[in-house]
Amino acid sequence: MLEAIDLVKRYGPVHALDGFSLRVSAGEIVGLVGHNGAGKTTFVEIVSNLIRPDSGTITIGGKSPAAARGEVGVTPQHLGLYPSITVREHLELFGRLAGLRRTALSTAIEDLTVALRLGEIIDRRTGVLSGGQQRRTQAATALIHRPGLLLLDEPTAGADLETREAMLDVVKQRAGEGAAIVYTTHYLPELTELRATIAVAHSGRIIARGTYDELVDGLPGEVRLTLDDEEEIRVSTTEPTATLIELLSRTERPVSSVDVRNPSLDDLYRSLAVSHAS
Ligand SMILES: Nc1ncnc2c1ncn2[C@@H]1O[C@H](COP(=O)(O)OP(=O)(O)OP(=O)(O)O)[C@@H](O)[C@H]1O
Repeated sequence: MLEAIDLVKRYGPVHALDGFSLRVSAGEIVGLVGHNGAGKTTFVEIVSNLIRPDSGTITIGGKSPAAARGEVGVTPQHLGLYPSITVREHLELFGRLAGLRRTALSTAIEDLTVALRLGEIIDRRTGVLSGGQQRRTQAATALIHRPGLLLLDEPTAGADLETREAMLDVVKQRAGEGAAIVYTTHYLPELTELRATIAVAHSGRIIARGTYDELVDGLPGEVRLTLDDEEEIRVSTTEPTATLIELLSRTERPVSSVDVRNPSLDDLYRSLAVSHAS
């Protein structure tokens, strides 16, 4: 569905993209992750036809981003809503712009009202909504016309639990219906919940691509023991349960708390930085 090959985008001396390649198939959710400044938003902007690459090729269902605009839904990182009109008016506006009319438009609004839990706020002006409610409204404007490609740029940033759950449910549902989805996040558990494959961006290119198991399983997490005198013991390990049992059996002093941390995105970035340095 989406095929980007060797994209380059420079801003003066900054290489925002430097040979960025990524393929996303219909029905696939790709978690696009990477440190701040890795090039994720620049890529989203190129796919959504807001900016052009200096070189490289990009196609969406075989078309250019300009020709495929109606088939793409985008939630930008920074919210862009009209504060003086209601949630329903937003959905009507974006639905009409995408070509939906009458029954098709009202059915799409009803479906999203349920899926994104908009019932209580549907007739309120967006300027008075909470941050999480505005995020759900923004997502609804991207989803209203059932696009074949969804670009979700940190759609749950700052969201509460209800918003996060609603968003993840609707993303899974749309992927199940065949949409190709690019989901940028700094939060790994969301990607495991979405059963997304992972693409790691670094310095304007994708440096690793695979399933969670291929990329993250096997990386060390951390076991932490706090003793009653508040001394802390931290051990990096790929076998947290066995390590925890061993530490507890060897410690003669009282233990006030234990903590087991699974591998994080930072652990993944660190291991990739090591493999790319060598
Ligand atoms: N319009 C612009 N003018 C100048 N530099 C830019 C512009 N847009 C992006 N950049 C630079 O390009 C690089 C990539 O930025 P981008 O926003 O794509 O990163 P990102 O991976 O989305 O980061 P974040 O996780 O912080 O959102 C950064 O160094 C950024 O400062």
